[in-house]
Amino acid sequence: MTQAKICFIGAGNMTRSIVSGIVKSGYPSHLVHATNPSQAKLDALKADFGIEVSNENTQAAAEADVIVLSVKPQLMQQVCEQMQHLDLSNKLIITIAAGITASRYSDYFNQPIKLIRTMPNTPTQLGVGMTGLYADASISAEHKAICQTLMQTGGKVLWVDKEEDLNQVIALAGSSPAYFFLFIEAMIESGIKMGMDAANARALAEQAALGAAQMVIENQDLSLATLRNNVTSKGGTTAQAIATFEQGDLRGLVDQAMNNCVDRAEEMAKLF
Ligand SMILES: NC(=O)C1=CN([C@@H]2O[C@H](COP(=O)(O)OP(=O)(O)OC[C@H]3O[C@@H](n4cnc5c(N)ncnc54)[C@H](OP(=O)(O)O)[C@@H]3O)[C@@H](O)[C@H]2O)C=CC1
Ligand SMILES: O=C(O)[C@@H]1CCC=N1
Repeated sequence: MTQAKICFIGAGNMTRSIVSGIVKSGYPSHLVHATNPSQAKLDALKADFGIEVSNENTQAAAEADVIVLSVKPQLMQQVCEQMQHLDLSNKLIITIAAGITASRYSDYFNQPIKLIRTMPNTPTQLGVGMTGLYADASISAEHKAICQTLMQTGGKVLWVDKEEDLNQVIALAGSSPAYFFLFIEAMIESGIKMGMDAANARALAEQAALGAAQMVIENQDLSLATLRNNVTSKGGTTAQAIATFEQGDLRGLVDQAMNNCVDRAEEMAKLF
C-alpha cells in the first residue's frame, strides 16, 4: 500500500489516534487526508501531522484509494448516502464504527463495496492500541493486508472469523480503556480523600497501572491469579483490599458491564 491515498471521513478522537500511528510509522503525510465539518480539529491534524485536510467528504473520498469511515454511528448513513454517486468499485472502505454491520454499508452507498470492519481503541495514538478486524470472504488478501498494515501502525491487531465476534472485541478492547480510566480515577479520588496531593495520587496510580499491565504482558507463563497472589501477603494489606473487591462482587460487576457493552452493540446494529 506504499502509495495508497487514504481518506478519513470524520476527524475526531479515533481519526487522530489512527493518523498519529500512520504518520509516525513513516507513511507519507501528503497521502493522508481527513475531512470534518468544523475546522479546529482539521487545523490541529494538519499542524501536528502535516496531513491534507478539508471539509469536502465526497471530493476527498473520490480521490482516495482507501476510505476510512470515522464518524459516529448515528451519522454514518447520512454521510455514506452523500457519496452514493461515487464509483467505489476500486476502493477499499474501512469502517471503525461500533455496531453497524457490514451489510448495511452497501445499502448506505447503494452499490456493492469492498468493506472491512475494524474496532480500534484510543491507545492506538501511542502505538499500544488493539484493533479487531473482520472481512468477509469477498475481500481480497491484498485489501486485508492493506488494512492490517494500516491498523498495525497503532499497535496489535486480531482478525475475527465471525462478524458478531467484533462485539466481544468492543467489550474487551474498544471500550475497555475507559474501564481502566474509571478504575484509576476512582483510586485517585480515594487517595485525595485520604489527604494526598492530587498530582502525587495520580503519579502513584498511573505508574502502578503501567507496571501492572507490563507485568501481565511480560509474564505470559504466569496466571493473573499468581501475579495477584504474589502481591497479596497472607494477613497483609492487599488481602484486605482484594477481599473488599471480592465481597463487592467486582467480577460480577465487570461481567455485567461487558455484557451490557455487547448488548448495546447489538442494539445499535438494529438501530442503524
Ligand atoms: N472513541 C473510541 O474509543 C472509539 C470509537 N470508535 C468509533 O469511531 C467512530 C468515531 O468516534 P470518535 O472518533 O470517538 O468520535 P468523535 O466525535 O471524536 O469524531 C467524529 C467526528 O466526525 C465528525 N463529523 C460529524 N459529521 C460529519 C460529517 N458529515 N462528515 C465528516 N465528519 C463528520 C465530527 O465533527 P464535529 O465534532 O465537528 O461535529 C467529529 O470530529 C465512531 O463510529 C465510534 O463508534 C471505535 C473504536 C474506539
Ligand atoms: O463507546 C463507543 O460506542 C465507542 C466504541 C468503542 C469505544 N467507543
